[in-house]
Amino acid sequence: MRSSMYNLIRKGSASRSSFLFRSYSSGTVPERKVAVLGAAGGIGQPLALLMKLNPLVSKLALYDIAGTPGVAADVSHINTRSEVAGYMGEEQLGQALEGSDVVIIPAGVPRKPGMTRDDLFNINAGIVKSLCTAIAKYCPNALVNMISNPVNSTVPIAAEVFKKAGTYDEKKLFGVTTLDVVRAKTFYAGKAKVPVGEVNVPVVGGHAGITILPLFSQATPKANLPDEDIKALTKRTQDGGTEVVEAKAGKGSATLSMAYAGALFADACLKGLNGVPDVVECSFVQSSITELPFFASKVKLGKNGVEEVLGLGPLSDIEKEGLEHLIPELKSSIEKGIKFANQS
Ligand SMILES: NC(=O)C1=CN([C@@H]2O[C@H](COP(=O)(O)OP(=O)(O)OC[C@H]3O[C@@H](n4cnc5c(N)ncnc54)[C@H](O)[C@@H]3O)[C@@H](O)[C@H]2O)C=CC1
Ligand SMILES: O=C([O-])CC(=O)C(=O)O
Repeated sequence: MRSSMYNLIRKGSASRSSFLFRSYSSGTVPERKVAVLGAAGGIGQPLALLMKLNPLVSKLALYDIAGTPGVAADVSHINTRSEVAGYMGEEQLGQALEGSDVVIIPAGVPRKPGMTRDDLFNINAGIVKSLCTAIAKYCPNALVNMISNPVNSTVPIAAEVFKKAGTYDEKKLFGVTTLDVVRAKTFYAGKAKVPVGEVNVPVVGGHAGITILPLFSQATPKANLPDEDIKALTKRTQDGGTEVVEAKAGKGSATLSMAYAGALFADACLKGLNGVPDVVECSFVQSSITELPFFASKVKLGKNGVEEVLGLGPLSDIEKEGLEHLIPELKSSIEKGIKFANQS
């Protein structure tokens, strides 16, 4: 039975996005409950759709402060494995969370043109704190996938909330930086003229401006691009969120590409929980690979969440410089989150 599950999942993971088309036979795949908090939002709705299409999910809980009955009714008609339930308002949050294996958090306000992600701190920090307080109470063993910005601060806030509640497990808390990887792959493939489906690019650091550090020197397939192209690709990856915010002209930030990225990362978490070997994704996690307590890098996912935080690998001179520059900014965003969680 085990090997049939691995074969099934491996077959399905031949292409990174193929969970959409992966077939399954119930009884061979473990039961897994996924909760999406902020499920009626710009990211939440397409993410709910993509998680409904994922055959590794058996229960899908859609929570928001408003609008979830409609989203849940709509998504629930899709003829895939998971049972869908909508939960609305704080009094239903506990029910939404109970029994969850993975909790994905895209709750909170998005940027408008001219704002930085840090400008979202005042509103989103409080939202994340109250949601994580509930997670500590109702599903302390769940893997938490934090999407809400500023990720560089919201992940440390979550860690502090869990520490206070006595439930913190550093292996189970993830800042979702997959969209940076998705962008780096797309932009690199375009410049290097290689098939995008074959591209791999690690992205390390954090998830805001210069703290996003794509390691194009480790990109595959190799293309030997000149430094000026690498610098332009790095800048475009760092400014990818702003590119979308400006194009949406006041109507929010990336939602569709983020839902895709969030669904990929949650799928990787579920595969890890199910014992699929060698699942590796970049994520912003508790880390000792730099002097900072949290850092995004390649992470091996396993049955308990993080199995191993992988090192940075060899860096080019451009990347070494980028790393040096990002440390102070990332440090101050992490400290801001920790301070907020312990003050309020
Ligand atoms: N990590 C990443 O790469 C990315 C992160 N984001 C971030 O994701 C967040 C959400 O973005 P969008 O979906 O575009 O915003 P949105 O405004 O469309 O949706 C947010 C949803 O959160 C809900 N919400 C607010 N307070 C809540 C609470 N206490 N409990 C549950 N739900 C609550 C709202 O009702 C709304 O439905 C933003 O902070 C944005 O900056 C966006 C793109 C990429
Ligand atoms: O830029 C934003 O505000 C949303 C985000 O994090 C991204 O698209 O990477």
